[in-house]
Amino acid sequence: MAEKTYRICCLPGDGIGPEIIAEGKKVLAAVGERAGVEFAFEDHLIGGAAIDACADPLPAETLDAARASDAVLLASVGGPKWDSTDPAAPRPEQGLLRIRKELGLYTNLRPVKIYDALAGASTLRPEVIRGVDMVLVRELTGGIYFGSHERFYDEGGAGVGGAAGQRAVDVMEYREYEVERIARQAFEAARKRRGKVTSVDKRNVLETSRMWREVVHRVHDEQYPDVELEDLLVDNTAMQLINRPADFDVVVTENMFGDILSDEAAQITGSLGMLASASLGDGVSLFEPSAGSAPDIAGQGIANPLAQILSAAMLLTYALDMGEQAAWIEDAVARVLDEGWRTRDIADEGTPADHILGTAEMGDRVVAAL
Ligand SMILES: NC(=O)c1ccc[n+]([C@@H]2O[C@H](COP(=O)([O-])OP(=O)(O)OC[C@H]3O[C@@H](n4cnc5c(N)ncnc54)[C@H](O)[C@@H]3O)[C@@H](O)[C@H]2O)c1
Ligand SMILES: CC(C)[C@H](C(=O)O)[C@@H](O)C(=O)O
Ligand SMILES: [Mg+2]
Repeated sequence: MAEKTYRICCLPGDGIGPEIIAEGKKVLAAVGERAGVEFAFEDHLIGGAAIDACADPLPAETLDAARASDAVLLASVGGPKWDSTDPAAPRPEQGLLRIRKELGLYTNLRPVKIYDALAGASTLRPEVIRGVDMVLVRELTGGIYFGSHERFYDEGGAGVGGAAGQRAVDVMEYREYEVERIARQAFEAARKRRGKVTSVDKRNVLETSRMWREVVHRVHDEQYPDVELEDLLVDNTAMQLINRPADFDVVVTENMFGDILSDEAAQITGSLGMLASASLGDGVSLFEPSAGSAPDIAGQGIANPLAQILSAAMLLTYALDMGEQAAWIEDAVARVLDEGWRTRDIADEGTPADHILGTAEMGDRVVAAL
């Protein structure tokens, strides 16, 4: 008999989502069995699947279930089927943005760590990526993602100042408290790690960035003077991430910069399919791979489930205070990779064909290595 039951709200979404989330559940179920706890999984609709079922990318029933759960495990949303040119048509990604906002998930942690066994899978030279161990702290509920997005059709002429045509506006806005709280998350994370924060902005151009830098420094000087703080402009950061990736410890940045830099950082590890994430606020939290629905490989059973499995490990750590059991998963993943097992995205020329696994086989290997 399990001592305790945890309600896990599962949101498979679209594309490879259902394939990879099955492996996350499989691994959690095995951990639960060994730890003497039960995970009660409930599947709910989000993204394109929810648009198809009820014309809403985040049905109220899904949001209610998420709020009533102990944690949310999400896979991915989106795909060409729902790419419409009609601005009024619902989009799968709106479901993801809304659930982040509704649950107040302002902190997104994306850990980028090199597995020794995967040194050959990166497109960077092994001596450049040796020792890479950083966490991106991405602000997740503010900035340009949540400002107004509008399209206008101007008739032109003197009255409206120029030629006829379309005009599109996306507003980037930050409030001081939003910067303060994400800065605190970054400094707290650094204190538990190597004690260094890199704050990324574009203060040579953007007013939001000038405020960002000022607030980050105030929080640092008043509350975290023991943490080392460096500032970098975002374009320079994009370059430094592949030039000296091992120098970074905690990287904190606003929503859109964090989105872009995290895909770049993931590739240091060899594949976007390795990058897990935790989206945290003051209530129920959500765990999701950083990658998308990978429409190019969906339905083939070849997607890498490790980011989903490692997101399930983050769920144990951050939502259920089961850090010890999370380490079982992380160690099992390292062991499977050390044994030479690969999905296609992390295989290299040296990988024997019989060591290239499908999605479900990789999940089985992780379970066997627990
Ligand atoms: N969290 C999310 O739900 C999320 C994140 C990013 C993108 N998206 C959506 O996904 C859709 C596709 O976007 P995209 O193609 O630009 O980005 P993507 O992240 O889906 O894919 C980018 C590339 O990485 C590969 N890849 C991603 N995950 C992989 C995995 N687990 N295993 C092996 N290879 C993997 C894909 O095959 C593709 O070549 C879009 O609709 C986008 O909005 C959703
Ligand atoms: C799908 C999209 C809205 C999402 C984002 O931009 O936040 C994704 O790219 C991510 O990185 O989680
Ligand atoms: Mg992204």
